[in-house]
Amino acid sequence: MQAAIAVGSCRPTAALQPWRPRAAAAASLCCRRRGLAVHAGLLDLFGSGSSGPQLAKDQEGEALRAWLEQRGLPSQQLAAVVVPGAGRGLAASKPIAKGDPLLRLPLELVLTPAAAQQRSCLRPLLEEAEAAGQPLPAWSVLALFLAEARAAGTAGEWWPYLRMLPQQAGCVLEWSEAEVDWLRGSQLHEAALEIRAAADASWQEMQPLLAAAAQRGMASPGAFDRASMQWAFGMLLSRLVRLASLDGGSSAGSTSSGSSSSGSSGSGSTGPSEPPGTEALLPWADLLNHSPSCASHLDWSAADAAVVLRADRKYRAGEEVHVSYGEKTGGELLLSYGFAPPPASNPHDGVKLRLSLRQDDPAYGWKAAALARHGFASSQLFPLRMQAAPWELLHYAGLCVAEVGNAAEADSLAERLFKQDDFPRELQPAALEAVIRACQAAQQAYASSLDADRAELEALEQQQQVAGSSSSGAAPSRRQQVLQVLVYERQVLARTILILQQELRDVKRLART
Ligand SMILES: C[S@@+](CC[C@H](N)C(=O)[O-])C[C@H]1O[C@@H](n2cnc3c(N)ncnc32)[C@H](O)[C@@H]1O
Repeated sequence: MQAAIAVGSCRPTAALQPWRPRAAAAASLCCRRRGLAVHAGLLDLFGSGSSGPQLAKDQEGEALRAWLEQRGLPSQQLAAVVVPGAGRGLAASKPIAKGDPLLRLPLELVLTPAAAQQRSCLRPLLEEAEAAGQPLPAWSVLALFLAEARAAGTAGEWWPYLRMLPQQAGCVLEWSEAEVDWLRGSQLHEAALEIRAAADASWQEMQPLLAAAAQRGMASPGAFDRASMQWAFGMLLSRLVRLASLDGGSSAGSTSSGSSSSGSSGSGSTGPSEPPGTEALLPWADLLNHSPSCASHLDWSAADAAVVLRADRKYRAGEEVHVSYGEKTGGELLLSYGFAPPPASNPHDGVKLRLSLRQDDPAYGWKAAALARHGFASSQLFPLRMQAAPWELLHYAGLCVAEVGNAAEADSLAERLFKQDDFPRELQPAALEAVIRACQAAQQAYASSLDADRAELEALEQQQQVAGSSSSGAAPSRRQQVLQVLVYERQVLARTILILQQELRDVKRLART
């Protein structure tokens, strides 16, 4: 029997994956398009065929393209442009049909951890660490590469790429503690702290290697200091792409991708296995901005021997081309990439709700073991959207509230709930009540009231509109984006409560008949 949840159901979306030292995190790309204002006097680089706003050509981006073309980048249908409110981006330089290949980046231009290690001045030390069974995670190898290449400046081989990278990504690693505190009460606060703690742990973890490098005179002074590494971690968080189809053990290679999975995950589950593939930096391709409505992903194509992107729709010449960084909520995007699309434009937006087994439940151990067999932790986050909740949410709550007398009973109930999709009618009212209570508790956890946050948000939006009319493309402030996310989260919680209360009434009425 289907779960008695009327909000529609969706499979839980992939949880935000903060990276972990010695357990590489995935920071797949994602995006949104801000209002692209027409700038008087901008270059019309695409001729008069485009009916949309004109985007100025980005000279440094075009120089990168030329440099990459000398190294094997096939000629492109895309040009680098300046996108108001989003930094650089890529736009179609001629009309593009749905399904057309948009971009092809050959392996030699893909910065995998193996390629980074190959080029690193620390290579002997990285290899020694590998040989000793203590490899640095992929994240750290790539971060060291970025910091080294940045320190090398114009003399460095990868300078045309490095000079394109922003000083700041806007990700949560760059936020002040007071800004992180704005998230209190939301699950995002926990996620933000995890990401920041992981960066600190990665920094600590590489200290012995950096000390050895200094001792052997392998590193230029300051190249790998805390600020440089923090910048590199921020770049990775906002630019690294997981190429699901590129085998880490292939010729592209993994060094120490740190693929073991330890520590906690953003989903609160007990050590999910690392997703397949290889994390890599993709010069040129990483100029693509995210749109929540875009379905195209960058991935490795063995047939093309390249990273490819196909158009998920047609594009006019001059139109900005987007990619999907993943089906992420506004809050997840804000933490990793420093921007949050307006919720109305992001079908993946929502809030995470935590359900947990009660610690004082006499059946706690049996239930926890039964849940684990179905891939759930004893405390688990579930994604809620305005129109949808995962069906497992109520089934999980069903197991939490059920009275079971032994391990076998817990196992058999879990089997019914999660394998047979059979939700015993007698458990439904209590399960619905448990989820409603969890939503209400989540609402109350926020540091300030919904009304206060909404009022402040409206005031900031008005200010932005005024600023926007004088300088087009003004990006919303961080405070504004945080408030937008926190307000929307509570709206989703409120709607979920409303729907579940209706469902509860229906279930109780049915039980009486
Ligand atoms: C992979 S980079 C994309 C290229 C980037 N715009 C640049 O100038 O280098 C990801 C960063 O682009 C920006 N970005 C991407 N999509 C965006 C969007 N839809 N709206 C605003 N900023 C966006 C964010 O700053 C994000 O951290």
